[in-house]
Amino acid sequence: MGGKVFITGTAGFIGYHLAKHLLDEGVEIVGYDGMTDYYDPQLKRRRHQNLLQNARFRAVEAMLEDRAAFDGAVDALAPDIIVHLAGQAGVRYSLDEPASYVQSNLVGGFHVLEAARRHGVTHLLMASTSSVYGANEAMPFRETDKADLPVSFYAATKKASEAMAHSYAHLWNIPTTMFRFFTVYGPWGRPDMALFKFVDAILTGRPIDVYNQGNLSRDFTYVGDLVHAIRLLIDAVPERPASVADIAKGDSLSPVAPWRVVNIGGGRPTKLMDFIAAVEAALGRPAQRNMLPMQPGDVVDTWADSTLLERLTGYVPQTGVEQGVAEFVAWYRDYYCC
Ligand SMILES: O=C(O)[C@H]1O[C@H](OP(=O)(O)OP(=O)(O)OC[C@H]2O[C@@H](n3ccc(=O)[nH]c3=O)[C@H](O)[C@@H]2O)[C@H](O)[C@@H](O)[C@H]1O
Repeated sequence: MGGKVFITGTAGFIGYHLAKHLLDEGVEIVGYDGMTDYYDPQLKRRRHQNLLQNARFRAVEAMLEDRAAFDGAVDALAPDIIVHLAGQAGVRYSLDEPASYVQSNLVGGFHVLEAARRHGVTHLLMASTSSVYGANEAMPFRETDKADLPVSFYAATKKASEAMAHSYAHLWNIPTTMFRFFTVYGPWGRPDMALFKFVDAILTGRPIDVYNQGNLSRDFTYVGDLVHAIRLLIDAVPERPASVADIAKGDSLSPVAPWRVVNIGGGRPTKLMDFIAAVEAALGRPAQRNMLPMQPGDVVDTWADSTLLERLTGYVPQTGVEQGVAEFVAWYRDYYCC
C-alpha cells in the first residue's frame, strides 16, 4: 500500500491493531491519540509503546478537539489517507457524560473532515457503529435500511458524523467510507466492554452483571477479522456515481457523493448467554451471575448483513466466539499475569 497514512485513535483498541497490521506491511504511519482517562491510560500507553518499537510509526498525543494540535500533526504529514478511529466510545457512558461525545465525536470529527478537505486525501475512512441501527427491528441490519431512531446519545453522535462526512464528500469530493462496527472484541480490548469486565470479575471472584436477564444478542466481531476487513476497504475507494442507475442493489453508495457506509460484523449473532458460556469455557471457571434489567441506551439485538463487505472486498469474517474469546483470555492472562 502506497502513500502517507494518518490514523486517529492508535492508542485505542482498534486503532492499535490496525496500525500494527499496516506497519507490518511496511506502511509509514502517524498516529494521533488523546490518551483520555475514560479507561486505564496505562493500557493506552502500552499500546503506543508497542507501536513505537517500529521506526515507521510516529505518535502525537493530543486531543481531537485541540484544533491547533490536530492541524499541526496532520499538516506536518500531509497525508494521502486518513483513518479516523478516535472518539468517545461506549453506549452506557453516554448517558452520564454526553458532553464528552459532543467534543470528541462532533467537534473532533469536524476537525478530521476539515483536514481531509485541506489535504485532498485520496480516501477518508471513519468509524461509525452498529448502534446507529437503534430501534430497528428488521434483521439482519442492512446499510441501506433507514437508521433514524438512535436510542443512545453515543449512537446519535455517530449518525451525525455519518451525515457530516456525507456533506463533505459531496461538497469537496472526498472519497469517504464509514465503517459500522459491531461489538468488536479481542486481545488488547477495552476495559469498559463486556468481555474484559466478565473476565476480570470471574478471575477475581466477583459476580458478572448480566443485562436484560441475558436476553440480548450481538454480532460480536473479532478484532483480527475487523482489521483484515478495514485493510481491504482502504483499497475499495468509493467513486461518485454518474447516475442513480449506476448504484448496485444493496450498495449504500450515495447518489450525490463518493461516500458509502459498510457494516463490519462477525458473521452471525451470538446470544449473550452463549458468549458468557464461551468465557467460562476459556477460563475453566463458572461465572456467578447478577441478573439485571435492560440498561437504558442498549439495543436488544444486533446482526450485520455482510453482503456489501463481501461484494467490495471478497472477505467474510471467520472467527467464532469460542476461538476469539480464548485469544482474549490468553492475552489477558499474559498481560495481567493471572
Ligand atoms: O457495536 C456497537 O455499536 C457498540 O459495541 C459496543 O457496545 P456493546 O454492544 O454494548 O458492547 P459490550 O459493552 O461489549 O456489551 C456486549 C453485550 O453485553 C452486555 N453487557 C455488557 C456489560 C456488562 O457488564 N454486562 C452485560 O450484560 C451488553 O448489554 C451487550 O448486550 C461498544 O462498547 C460501543 O462502543 C459500540 O461500538
